[in-house]
Formats: sequence, C-alpha cells, structure tokens
Amino acid sequence: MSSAHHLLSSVNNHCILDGVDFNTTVLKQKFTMKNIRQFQICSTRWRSTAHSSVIKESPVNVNVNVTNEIIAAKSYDEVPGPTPWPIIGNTWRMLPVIGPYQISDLANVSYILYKKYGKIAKMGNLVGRPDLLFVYDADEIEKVYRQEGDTPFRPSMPCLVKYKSQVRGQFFGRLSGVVGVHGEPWREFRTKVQKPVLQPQTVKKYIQPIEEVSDYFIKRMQEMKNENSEMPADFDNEIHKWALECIGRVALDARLGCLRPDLPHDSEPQKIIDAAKYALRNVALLELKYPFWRYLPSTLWTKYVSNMDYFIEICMKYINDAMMRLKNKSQLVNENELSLVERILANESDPKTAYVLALDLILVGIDTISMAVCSMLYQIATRPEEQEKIHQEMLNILPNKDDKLDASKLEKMVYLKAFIKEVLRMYSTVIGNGRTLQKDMVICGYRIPKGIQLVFPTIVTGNMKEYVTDHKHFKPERWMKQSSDYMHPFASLPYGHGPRMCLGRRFADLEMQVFLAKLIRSYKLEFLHKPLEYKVTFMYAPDGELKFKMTERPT
Ligand code: HEM
Repeated sequence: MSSAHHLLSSVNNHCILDGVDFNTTVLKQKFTMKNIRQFQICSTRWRSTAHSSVIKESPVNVNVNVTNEIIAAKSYDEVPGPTPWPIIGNTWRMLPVIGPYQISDLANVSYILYKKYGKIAKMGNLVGRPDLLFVYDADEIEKVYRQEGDTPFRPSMPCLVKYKSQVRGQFFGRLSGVVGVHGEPWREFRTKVQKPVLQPQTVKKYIQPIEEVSDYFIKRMQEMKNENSEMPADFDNEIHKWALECIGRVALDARLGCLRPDLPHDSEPQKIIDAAKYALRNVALLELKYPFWRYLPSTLWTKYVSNMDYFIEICMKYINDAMMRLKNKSQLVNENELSLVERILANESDPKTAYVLALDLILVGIDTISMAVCSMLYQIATRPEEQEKIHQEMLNILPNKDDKLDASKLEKMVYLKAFIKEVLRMYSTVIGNGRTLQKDMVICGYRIPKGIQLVFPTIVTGNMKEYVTDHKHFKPERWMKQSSDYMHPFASLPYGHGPRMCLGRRFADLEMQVFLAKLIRSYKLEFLHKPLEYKVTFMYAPDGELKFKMTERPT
C-alpha cells in the first residue's frame, strides 16, 4: 500500500478546524488535526524565512491562509502524470524493449513530463518504491528546501542503504557515513566531518597538491596525443584517473600513482575506478528498471553487492596504509597545518570516521567530477569565443607559463568560474536532486502526503524561461557581479541545497578550476568530430569518444 493510501485510510472521519468542517465533499482526502498542525508549523517557518522581507503576517493570518490553502488544495490523486497499468503500475515504462523511457534518456524524460503535465507530474505505482513526484516550480522547490529541517532525506540509492545497513551492517555499524544513510546516524556523521571538509582554509591547503596532480596530468595529455594531436578514444578514463589521484590526495593524504603511463588495465587504481563507476551507474537500473531485488536477490543485485565488497576491500588497503603513515609521522604540528585526514583523526577518538569518510568521498567523488570535467572540456572545445576569454583571463593571472597558483589568483578567475556555473546550469552533471517528504505539504496546489519522493529536475528548471533571462543562450556573464540578468536562486542548484548539500563541492570546484585554468592557460582545445549528444549514465555528460585536439599556445 502506498503512503498516500496509508494516509487516507488512517485519518479521522470527522474533524473541525477554524470552523471548517473537514468531513465535506470539498476535501476528498482528509487531514488529521495533527497533520494540519504539522503543516501550519512548516508553512509558518518557510514563510518567515523565504519571504520575510515581503510577507509580514501575524500567526493568526498565517493559520487562516494555511487552512484556506489546505481547503483550496486539490487531492494528491489529482496530480497529473502517466497512467499506471494494473499490477506493474508505471515500472513497465522503464523496462527493456517495451518501455518508452530509457535510463540514458532520463533528462529528456524530465522534459517530456514537464511539457506534457506542467509544473508538477506524478510517476505513480512504481514497483517497490513510493511515487516519484517531479516538481518544476522553483518557488515550490525553495519552499520544500527551506523547511526540510535538520535531517533531510535524499531518497537516492536505496540499494546502498540496504548494503550499508543490512548486508554489511556489522562493518558500518552506527558510523556509516553520509551517502545512503539517513536520520540521526547521517546527522551525527555529517556533523563530525562537515567543518573540516567544507572549511575554506582546509580546502585552500589543497590548491598546491591539486595543481601538482593537474600539471602532471597535462604533461601526460601531451604524451597521449596521436599523430593528429588528438586525445585517445578512451580519454574519459584518463580523466577518471586524474580524479582518483586528486581524491587520493584529499581523502588519503597520498599520491596513488594513477597517472603512471605504464599503469596496467588490471591495476588497483583502475579497479577502484571501475568499481566506483559500477556502483553509481547501476543505481538507476536497480531503482527504476529492475527494482525486483527488493524481493528476490537478482543477478544485478548480487553483482552490485560483490562489486561494493570489492570496492571496500581495495580502498581499505589504501586507507590502512594512509593511517599507518599518519601514525608514524612524528609529532603533529599546529592545527592549521593538518591535512583533512589528520584533522579528523585529531578530533575523533574513533579512526573509523576517517575510514568511512574516505570510502564515501572515493565512491561518489570520482565519476561525478570526471563527468563534469568531460562536459566542461567539451563545452570549451566547441565554444572558441568563450575559450579565448578564459585564455585571456589566465594570461593576466598567470603571465608566465610556469607561474604557480594560490588562493588570491583563484579568486581573480571570475570568468572561468562563471563559465563552470553556466555549463552546470545548461548541462547539469547531476540532472536533479530529491527529497522524501517528511511531513504533509501543499505543493503546486496539491496536498502531498508524507513519504512521497520529490524530484527537483535542475536540468529543466535551470533552463526555464521564467527563471532565467535569455535562458537558451550560453552566457557565463550572467553569473558575474555586473550582470543584470535574472536567475531564480533555486532554479539551478547543481550541488543541491541545505544541510545535505554536496559535501565535496568545494573540492569539486577547486579541482575543476585548477585543471581548466592550467590547461587553457597554455593549450588550445578543439573538437573536430560530429557533435556529441548528452546522455545520462548516472551523470549527464557528452556521450562518445572525447578525442580533443590539443595544441600548445605560443606563450
Ligand atoms: C561537479 C561535480 C559534483 C556534482 C555536480 C555533485 C553534486 C551533488 C549533489 C546534487 C548532491 C546531493 C546534494 C543534496 O542532497 O542536496 C551531492 C552529494 C554529495 N556529494 Fe557531490 N557532486 C560533485 C562532486 C563531488 C565530489 C568531488 C565529492 C567528493 C570529494 C562529492 C561528495 C558528495 C557527498 C559525500 C555527497 C553526500 C552528502 C550527504 O548526503 O550528506 N561530490 N553531490
């Protein structure tokens, strides 16, 4: 039984609030007094934070408005969306051959649902999971985010939830990290690691190490060129190696050697990359296409579990080495000089916190950043005008080829940063975010019950006319201070929002800025092949061989 049905069957038959009889035909779906109070509290909260400068209402007025809003709201059953079939509901739409929706096409599916049904669309009756509710209204997205509380529930990756909490529950215990973890265990862990991971001064310490890795990778790119000065067909895998090398520096205090030219295909770093990719890229398949693992251990599920076991086994070797090295290090110096791992070890009695954090960062930090970089490079290579602007900016900031980066130089890279934001707006690497509603709410005029999974398709909202001036134009300048273009603050959120926002975002930004700055400072990039289409794997990125032509610039 879905949560919606559960709600319907568990409410009182008759209640009166503010003189309104709820046992009327106006409200087909009834709310209990408790539901309404919860609703009033959350509604008051978002009004006071989101629009405090505009709406000044007394609590009494708010209550009246809220009650009116509930009365006026349409029932959940009326939310438009594709009609489910008996028994298999809407899951068939994702099935191979007969289903019209392919995982690789999920970004288009998001657009199609919006075009067909408007600002809210329900994909109901999915096997083994709550309904998916797509919300395309940036004001409503803002409303949900602003009242999500201390323990937001991001519904992605239930397969990882099962893996961490049941299959390997003994290994993870209460310290199970942030990815695929919910409620208090998530909040406790996030509180432990949030400060060191996101503190600007910790991140600044990695400018030089990330620059070292990136310089070495750019040198390797020179060696990889073929007779046409083009990158190899599997260049995206080389980018994954760079990404793992960067994460290794951050989460393990180590150079893993992923960029060695003689790195064998069955090397441990390559196996980590393959295992992390497998873990992320099969989430959508397990969730939407083959959700039957919830009831029977399917082949895909068994493979997923053994892949995760393998991923943890190899990573643990590297993490153990890192811990040994740190233990043997003579007297730790003052706090400002500590690396991220050292900082966590210094503050936490249980070293497992550093282990589990490293596992999470490696798991989600390789494919995300790699696919984002693939997308950035493709956009740079196919937009010569913008590339020239980045190059000129870099010449000003790094006049000599061998100049080194620092925080103040990075600060000056306003055009490059705006370019990155614009790519993420138009081609958001993570196509959407989500939240499981933890209390009933009115969204887009419908009463939405607790438990429903909301999807915020940033790939659509970031490209909507009413939220973005000149929405069809690729225009990095819109992100610069002097721009007067309008952008709804909740339309383009590539890293999510609120207390659960991307934990690696500062490192992701740093890695992209450093690598692109150094590359475009000294090289011209072109893509002289048929234009590529964007597809969703788990990430949204150009689909095809990234055979960029790389030419050294004269200065
Ligand atoms: C451009 C690259 C990236 C994008 C677009 C991205 C995007 C996201 C998004 C949308 C979320 C969900 C946020 C929310 O629920 O509000 C997320 C979560 C997360 N990201 Fe990233 N990410 C990127 C790179 C990274 C990197 C490099 C790392 C690790 C170093 C990382 C680590 C994480 C972690 C650990 C979470 C889970 C946070 C939590 O649930 O508490 N991400 N990311």
